[in-house]
Amino acid sequence: MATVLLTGISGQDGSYLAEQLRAEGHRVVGLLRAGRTPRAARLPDIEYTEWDFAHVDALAQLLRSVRPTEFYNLAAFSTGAGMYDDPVAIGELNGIAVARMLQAIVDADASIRFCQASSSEMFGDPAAAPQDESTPFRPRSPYAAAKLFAHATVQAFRTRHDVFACSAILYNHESPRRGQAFVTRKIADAVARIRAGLDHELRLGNLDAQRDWGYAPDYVHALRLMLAHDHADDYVVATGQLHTVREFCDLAFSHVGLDYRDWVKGNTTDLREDRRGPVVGNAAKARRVLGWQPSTDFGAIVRLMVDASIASLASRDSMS
Ligand SMILES: C[C@H]1O[C@H](OP(=O)(O)OP(=O)(O)OC[C@H]2O[C@@H](n3cnc4c(=O)[nH]c(N)nc43)[C@H](O)[C@@H]2O)[C@@H](O)[C@@H](O)C1=O
Repeated sequence: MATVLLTGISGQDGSYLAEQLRAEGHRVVGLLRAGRTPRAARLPDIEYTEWDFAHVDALAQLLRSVRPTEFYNLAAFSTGAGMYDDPVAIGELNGIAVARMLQAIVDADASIRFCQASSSEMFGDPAAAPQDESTPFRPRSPYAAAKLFAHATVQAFRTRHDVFACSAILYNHESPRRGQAFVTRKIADAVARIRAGLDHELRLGNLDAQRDWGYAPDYVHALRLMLAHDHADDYVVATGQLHTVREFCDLAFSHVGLDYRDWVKGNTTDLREDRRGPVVGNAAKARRVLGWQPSTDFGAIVRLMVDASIASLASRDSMS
């Protein structure tokens, strides 16, 4: 049994990772920002501990007492539309805090393996498509700049301090646990409500925006393979397939026998500046070196998200 420490345990990725680890009998410790309480726990047998993210010494002390062998940093400040909001907090939590985590590992126990959830947002308006581990980064938002600081700091600690530190360049990854601000969950929930007669339209921004959408549990599995490998390295985790928001709508509505054109309306408040080259990943290295492969394709993700939204609406109705 290993002891695994993770941040972001209340989020989509953290909850899947915790579940996978617990299913294998590992001890899971969720690291929370001091003063935060965990959202409704999905698993009863997870321990929680607090860290004031401003102090390296406190985290080093915590590492000495918890004694993890692996440490995943999945916490990130992002609200969907919020990659430009509050640049100072974004820089602090998504960037500087990662340097503190790595320094604490060096101070407490340099054998702890570390995995950072990086983001395809670091490519910004990409220099090439598809992107791989050698594509230059051109961050366009405070969110992307902070993620790039963390990514480069992981590489620096790997070379300078010989820490087993990895970084996963994650493209969009979805599931029924995706936050409601993100477009896939927003569409799935709307389909469920429209089908039930509770809503009569769905207002969206740019329907022609494209994303490389994968399945969150597959991406969490890639993180685990990275820490289980002999060598620490960075990997693009992506499907290599681009789809538009319009295609997502089309599949989601047709899954329940509706035509999205009857229900989806424009919404200028969610119309984000999205004029850039295709952000689509080449995960050949993860496939070749880690043996990683996605289990669930785009169509299946859309269907399972719509089914989950329908089931969740039905269970809320039966409780009220
Ligand atoms: C890799 C990256 O992935 C995620 O960020 P995101 O791609 O911004 O995610 P999203 O689901 O908010 O937007 C996807 C696309 O959909 C368009 N879109 C149209 N209409 C609406 C709309 O109504 N709402 C939203 N939210 N988006 C809309 C929107 O303009 C964009 O082009 C985060 O995990 C982030 O942390 C991260 O690292």
